[in-house]
Amino acid sequence: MASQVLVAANRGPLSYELGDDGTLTARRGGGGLVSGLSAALARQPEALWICAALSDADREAVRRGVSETGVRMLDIDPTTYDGAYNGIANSVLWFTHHHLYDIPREPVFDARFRQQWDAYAAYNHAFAVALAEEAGEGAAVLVQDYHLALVPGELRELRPDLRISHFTHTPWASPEFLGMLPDDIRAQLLWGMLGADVVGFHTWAWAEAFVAGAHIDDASGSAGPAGDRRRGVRHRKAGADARSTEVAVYPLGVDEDELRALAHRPEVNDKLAALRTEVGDRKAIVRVDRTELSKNIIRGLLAYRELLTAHPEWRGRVVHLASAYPSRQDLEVYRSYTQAVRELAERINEEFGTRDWQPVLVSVKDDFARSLAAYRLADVALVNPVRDGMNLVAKEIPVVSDAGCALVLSTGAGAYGELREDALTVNPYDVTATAEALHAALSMPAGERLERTKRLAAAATALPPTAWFTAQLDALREA
Ligand SMILES: O=P(O)(O)OC[C@H]1O[C@@H](O)[C@H](O)[C@@H](O)[C@@H]1O
Repeated sequence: MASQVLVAANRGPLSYELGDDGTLTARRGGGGLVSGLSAALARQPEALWICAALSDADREAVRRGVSETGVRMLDIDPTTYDGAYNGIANSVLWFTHHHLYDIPREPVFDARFRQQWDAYAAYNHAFAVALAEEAGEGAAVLVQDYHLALVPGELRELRPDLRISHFTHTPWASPEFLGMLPDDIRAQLLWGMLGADVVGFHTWAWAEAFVAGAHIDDASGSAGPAGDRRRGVRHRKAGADARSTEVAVYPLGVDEDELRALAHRPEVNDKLAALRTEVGDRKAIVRVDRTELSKNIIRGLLAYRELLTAHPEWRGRVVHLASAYPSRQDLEVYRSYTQAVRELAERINEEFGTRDWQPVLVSVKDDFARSLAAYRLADVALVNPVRDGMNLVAKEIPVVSDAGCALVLSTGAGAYGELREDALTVNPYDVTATAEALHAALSMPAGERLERTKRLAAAATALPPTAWFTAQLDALREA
């Protein structure tokens, strides 16, 4: 049956596991994008989510015709998928949008890159074709993230009747970084996105970067007042009529009731009791990230080391709980970053640790229950990405904190726009300023900490996933 609401994202709401006896079991997929969208789509029972088969078990499920209602997985051949996901999405677009290049050596756009780009185009094409097949007349199609930047343009050609949006969960590159991409590739990327009726971002900083970048390729941004929720970009592609695309901002927030319920499950209570035993009566500085270069974990650890050096009164009185769970380990740059995080934590422990005090406790497992327990316990949360689409950890911690938590937040997080007044804000590259902010956060009087936490929680819950999704659907229907 044709669908009226469709979502397209690389990751789906579930993935499969293949048992030794050959049976396939569906498991809920991971990650912030998936949790936000799953919560929102639970209220849209008719919606269809199109995603890629990510593993051999997923591909096996597609081949056997095993599927769940509301989900269609695309079996993309592994070489094409690798070029699109590891090659272009994670090694080129992720690095461009997060400004992560090591400029003397990277980026290098050579023949291998061109092959990967072809794979990326083929992967986007598979999504566009599947969406065109599944969408009912005039349906709303909500395409997610940098993996699928070419889909809106291609889908519009296939099905001009559809209403199409694209939402970017990452930052958008500044025109300087976008300008590093080869001209023809940059044009394909922008024209792909401009095929949408509405292009959405978490914060105006990224939306403005998009509008500024769109000028490069003959599309002009007609900017409204800065506080506007939406702006238009008018554009004309050679041989086509002029169209306009709305650029809009939807800052994803947290569902308070759901998160609190999750954070008070017996499993989390048990983990909290165990953490309390480990931390004792010391203060806890908590961070939770994927081991991802943009999260800036190394400079966070350096700041903690500087705190212990510049303010020795904290030695033995504070513990840094860092959950840094592995991510994208197929890529060497991620493996070596994970290793560097472990090594620096060990060095800090060797340098400052005593018989009864381990300064840093690193957990490299993806253990959401433990992260929630750490959220509840935290006296200080450290969220210092160099550049981050939103960063939901900065929003989740104030919502579940048991006794109030001071937030050290970098200007690079999308959440900075909404949380800056009650956070202690830092330049993510400034290790000394981060160390001083940690000191100020640890020293904050309990009453002030609690008041700030309440205001942070109110800002964090302003646009929970369901409202976030519905607002986009409404905008699309009006567009
Ligand atoms: O590569 P993965 O593990 O699927 O992660 C992708 C997701 O990673 C998240 O951190 C980003 O916020 C999303 O924008 C992105 O889609």
